[in-house]
Amino acid sequence: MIKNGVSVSHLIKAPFDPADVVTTDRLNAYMDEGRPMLNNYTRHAKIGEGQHGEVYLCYQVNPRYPQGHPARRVPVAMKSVKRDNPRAKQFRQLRQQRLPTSPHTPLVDRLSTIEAKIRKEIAIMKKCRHPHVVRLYEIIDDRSRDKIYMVMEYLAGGEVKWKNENDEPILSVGQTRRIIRDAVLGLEYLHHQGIIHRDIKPANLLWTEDRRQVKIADFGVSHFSYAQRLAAAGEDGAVENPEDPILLDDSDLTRRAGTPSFLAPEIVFEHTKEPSLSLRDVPAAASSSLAHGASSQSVPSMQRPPVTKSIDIWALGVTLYCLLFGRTPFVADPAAAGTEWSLYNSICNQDWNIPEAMGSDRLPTEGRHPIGETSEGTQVVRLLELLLKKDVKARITLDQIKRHKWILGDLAEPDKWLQLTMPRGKINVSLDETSDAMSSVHFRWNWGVVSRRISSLFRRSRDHHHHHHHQHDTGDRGPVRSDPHVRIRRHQSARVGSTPYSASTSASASASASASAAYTAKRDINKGKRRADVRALKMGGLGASKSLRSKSIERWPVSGRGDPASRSTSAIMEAAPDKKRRGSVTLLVGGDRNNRGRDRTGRFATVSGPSSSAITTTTSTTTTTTTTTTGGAGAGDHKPKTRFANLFNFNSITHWRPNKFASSSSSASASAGASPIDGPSSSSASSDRDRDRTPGPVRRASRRSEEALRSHRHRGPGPAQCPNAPLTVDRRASSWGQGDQPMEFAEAVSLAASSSYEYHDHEREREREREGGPRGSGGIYVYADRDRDRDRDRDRDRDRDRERERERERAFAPRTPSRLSTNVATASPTSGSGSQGDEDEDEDEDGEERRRFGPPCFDEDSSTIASAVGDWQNGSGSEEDEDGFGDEDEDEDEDDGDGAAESAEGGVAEDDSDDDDGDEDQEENVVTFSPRRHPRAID
Ligand SMILES: Nc1ncnc2c1ncn2[C@@H]1O[C@H](COP(=O)(O)OP(=O)(O)OP(=O)(O)O)[C@@H](O)[C@H]1O
Repeated sequence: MIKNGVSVSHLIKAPFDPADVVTTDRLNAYMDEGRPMLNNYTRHAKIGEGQHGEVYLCYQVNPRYPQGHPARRVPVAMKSVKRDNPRAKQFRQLRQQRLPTSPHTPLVDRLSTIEAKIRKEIAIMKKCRHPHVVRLYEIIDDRSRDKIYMVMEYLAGGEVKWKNENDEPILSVGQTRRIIRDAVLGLEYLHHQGIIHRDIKPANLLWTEDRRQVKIADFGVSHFSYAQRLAAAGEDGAVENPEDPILLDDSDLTRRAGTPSFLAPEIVFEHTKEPSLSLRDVPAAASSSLAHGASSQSVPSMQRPPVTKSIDIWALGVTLYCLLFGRTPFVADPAAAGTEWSLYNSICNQDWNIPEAMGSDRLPTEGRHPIGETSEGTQVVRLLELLLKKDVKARITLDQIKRHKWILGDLAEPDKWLQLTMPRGKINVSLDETSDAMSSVHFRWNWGVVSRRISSLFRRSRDHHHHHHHQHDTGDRGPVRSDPHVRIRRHQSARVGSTPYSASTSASASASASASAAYTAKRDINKGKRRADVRALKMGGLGASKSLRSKSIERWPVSGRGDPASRSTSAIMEAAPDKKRRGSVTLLVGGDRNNRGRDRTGRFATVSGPSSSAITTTTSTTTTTTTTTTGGAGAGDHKPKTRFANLFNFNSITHWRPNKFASSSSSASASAGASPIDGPSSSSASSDRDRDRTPGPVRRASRRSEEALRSHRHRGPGPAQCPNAPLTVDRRASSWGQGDQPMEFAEAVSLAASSSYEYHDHEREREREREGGPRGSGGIYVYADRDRDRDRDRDRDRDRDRERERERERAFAPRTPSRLSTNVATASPTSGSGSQGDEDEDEDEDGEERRRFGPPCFDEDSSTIASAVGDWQNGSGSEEDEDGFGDEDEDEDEDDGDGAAESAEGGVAEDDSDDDDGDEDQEENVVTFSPRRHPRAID
């Protein structure tokens, strides 16, 4: 009956989770032996601090392994971000001042922008699984806590540092090349997935501990474009025209996000005061195509060039320049009144120049406009020229970069490298993947509301059901997901509604209208604040160019065409992420609330008991159940409402999950539990001492995290963690500089199979090398022994073909909801080993496939929606400030495990309650760590 109530089981089709990210909706924070524990993670030193959060080195404790086993303690990076922010508080204050509110207030108004931001970051990271992209393993999202935690692969080598105190380059040209090559591969993968990173810079490239490779990190401002994904998924070479409006909906992209010195001209286009170089250095025909329509051509400089994934390529060019020369190519005029504006003007209108030598090895560059093509310096300058093309259409593509002479310069077998790294095959884009990255949120139901909604729920469900079937029968899966053209149209119509969040549904058209009105009203009010910000900005200036070089700016733009300065202040209302509110929502219910899984480490699992059912409610078109649902939650005295809830045994409702979890949760859990082991453990080797062996200049360029780690010594087992380990091929081959000759860099396999790269297994690779196998380069394993090479290639091709075939079959195979695992088993040490015991037949195969990333899934911000619903269901605003990590100002650098201090600091009370939700004001709870609450968690 429950299933019939929504009757959309045919939409559950995501065959497996490409990234195996576990979402845990319970957080247990406590002290254990003087050290803070969060679920099964022990917290150690703080390794970084970003704009909104902190990153800690943590160890995942896997009690199933005996003491001393390498897998018992697996290092991970845990980023914690506070949900709330000052601006969210301003909102609350505004609401308290009788700001017009509506039960259909747009979702974003109800979420802090930071929360929206991190949810977007999470949704994007969930898609990523590639050797050159930092992996996300787990989200701990307990709505009763004031922070969200992201458990990530730990990159012990830290940020790529590129200059010393004297602004001289510290990396050799060879190292730079390998870094860039890694970044290119990571970027290529991201773009293929429809993700534009938007903040490529050296600081967002993190070294593995052995410094054999770098990985792209920090997706805080990344953009996901479904249209681009479709484009990438098309036939080879198809739809490469960045101007095509189908390709990118740049409403989000044109927002100035990223780091000023790395911003592409098309992003800071408004800052040009004269016809930009882009229009001068481009042939007439091309330049005219920058503008649309005759009137546009008459004032070409006023037209914003298309903003595409090419902004990442520009940023890569700036990165290359930085690594080679120890400074950025474009700088603000110190004499200029507005530093930021001056920088942007330089980016848009000025050429760059270069010193005479590049790299720490000081290779000659032969000047800005060299003659000939033979020398390395010349090649590099030529590449820079192509990367830093102000005209986006003339800018080099990633594929071309990979084929560039200099990039291939040190590879013994460039063709093989190209072949192995080619993202081949068509991505299988499931049109119903919208919900797939939805965060798991547990509900606390309000019974009164729930019962009131029952009848309307069924009514709506019936309608919806009918509608849906109609769509399905006609084979029309709906405009949003099946056809990018239509999607754009939908989006445009949403804009007409004066709110970017009015991508609403037929079912909630009126809701949307009022949401629109509320949104507009709030925005107007907020403008006052923004103007004040602008004034302050004008008075205070924009800071030194140093900060412009390094700091990511607040990433949300200001719309309109005000003066340049005004754009540097972000409007909260416009700060929201993309607002596609469509897709399906899966609600998991368990037969017994108490049956919620809890694994042996004491961590609560996300999924409820084995009797759980997965029910997906969805719309097949622009109709958005989530929008309707979220829109229905009142900002005033309205209590949260969701029609999904009413379908079930309310006692058992615990949380939402994406339908993909419903179909594969148990094995996903198993492999996800193990995934941190695969990743970080292989590169987890401690190596403060190893690091000390690195050449002088590099050592000086320690990052904050390394400083923080100085007092922290890994003592874990494992060959790579042995400080006395001999200088291995790996280490010799590291981009860090030793043995810095061609063919002297060992690396990972990152196979580009159809719709997937194979996740690199460092250990396997090391074994091969120990066996005397040949070495790879730039993150790609390339065999030197041609015979063996051929044999292995043949085997691999065969395997890959088989795998590809299987994936193709599975990608579109209809799938019924599987039973759910009781146990998310995040601490499971086995990789996809099917240790759950109650898996589907398919799941063994899934386990195998899960080691690769599968067809990408599309979700945009569905997680935000889900979370918001959960928030309302929680009665919202009564978030406790419990936090196992304590607060920002706690001093963790010395890794002193001072839990008592943390407890005290973590308890700084703030009035965070949301009056609009009709809740009582509550002081946030003081965290109390009870040392023995879970004594068995460690041992
Ligand atoms: N997975 C990781 N492994 C190791 N260090 C990390 C990891 N992720 C982040 N860091 C470090 O933590 C610091 C903060 O990272 P974070 O991603 O939070 O920065 P951010 O908030 O995006 O900051 P920014 O303002 O530069 O964008 C960085 O300096 C980075 O070096």
